[in-house]
Amino acid sequence: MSESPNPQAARDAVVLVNLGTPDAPTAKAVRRYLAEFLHDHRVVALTRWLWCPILHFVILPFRSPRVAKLYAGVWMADGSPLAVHTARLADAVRRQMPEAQVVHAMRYGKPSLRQTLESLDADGVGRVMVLPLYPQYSTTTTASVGDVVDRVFGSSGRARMRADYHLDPAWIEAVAASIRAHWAQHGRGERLLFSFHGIPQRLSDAGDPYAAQCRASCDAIVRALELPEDAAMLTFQSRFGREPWLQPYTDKTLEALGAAGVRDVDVVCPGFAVDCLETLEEIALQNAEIFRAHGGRHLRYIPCLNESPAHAAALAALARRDLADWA
Ligand SMILES: C=CC1=C(C)c2cc3[nH]c(cc4nc(cc5[nH]c(cc1n2)c(C)c5CCC(=O)O)C(CCC(=O)O)=C4C)c(C)c3C=C
Ligand SMILES: [Fe+2]
Ligand SMILES: [Fe+2]
Repeated sequence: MSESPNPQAARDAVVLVNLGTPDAPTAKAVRRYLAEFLHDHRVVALTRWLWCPILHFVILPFRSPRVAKLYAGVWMADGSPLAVHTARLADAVRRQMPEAQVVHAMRYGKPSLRQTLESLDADGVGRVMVLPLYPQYSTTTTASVGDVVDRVFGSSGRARMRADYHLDPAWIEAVAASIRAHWAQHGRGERLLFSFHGIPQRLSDAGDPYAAQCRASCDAIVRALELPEDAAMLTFQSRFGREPWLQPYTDKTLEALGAAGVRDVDVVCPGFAVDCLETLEEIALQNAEIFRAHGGRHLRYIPCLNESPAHAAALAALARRDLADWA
């Protein structure tokens, strides 16, 4: 006979964590967001006496108004695309996991990860499974989420975090299916570009596994699509600052493709769980313009998985498996 569930047992929680985003497309809100983000040692490891003057007197005053205008160009009726899609994704996962309390939180901005974990703790939650919405592990993103989990739960053993899901078969198939569906609806370009957010090359050289995991994800999606090897290219976008970041760069690659006579290119961004400034503005607007300026015709951006049923199912299956393994 199967055991009946203990009605006194506290329900487990699944916490979906994304990077975070400003509350409004204004210089003030962007400044507040960037200040929190760029003070994180995981993101910028420079010694504070060097970094704080640069951040407070150069980056925050000049970057915030400029970036606020970019956010304004992609802002949705309900808020920043990253916030809207992350909340909808959490709703979709919740519908697939009635046995757990599914919530979402942001590493920077709101809803604050730290406050979310503290209130779960105060409410006497059971186990807390943290699922960063970063398919590929990086010290700059995933490890920073881990820092907050450690700060709140320490070594109590009540919380765990998944490190990555860059080769999860259901996630790979969901991305491949979204590419097939896009081709069926909009036609297929001459090249498929996989554009991932970059990190400084220095971090990769020091052992950050991010670049290798991006390559592995890309290869697995190409295999699932049964594409010849030369049909797809892997590039890195969103570089920040002056030091070299992971290469090849997305914008330089698109310039070269346009100049080489490639007319139509499809771009997919499987490092981003949901659409955000870096996909909707940087890729679908800025890089499309760069491609056209160098002779290209159409850059067709393939949206992120967002709140699609296949995405929610893949994440719910991961969380359920992690909780089962924990038992
Ligand atoms: C300063 C260095 C940065 C590192 C390292 C970095 C890594 C990194 N970021 C993402 C995902 C996202 N980044 C986003 C925006 C964004 N990223 C940086 C800087 C670094 N990112 C900045 C300054 C910004 C803000 C915008 C800007 O000022 O240019 C976003 C989008 C947020 C949104 O509101 O839409 C995402 C998502 C990953 C995955 C990553 C390392 C692997
Ligand atoms: Fe500072
Ligand atoms: Fe970033």
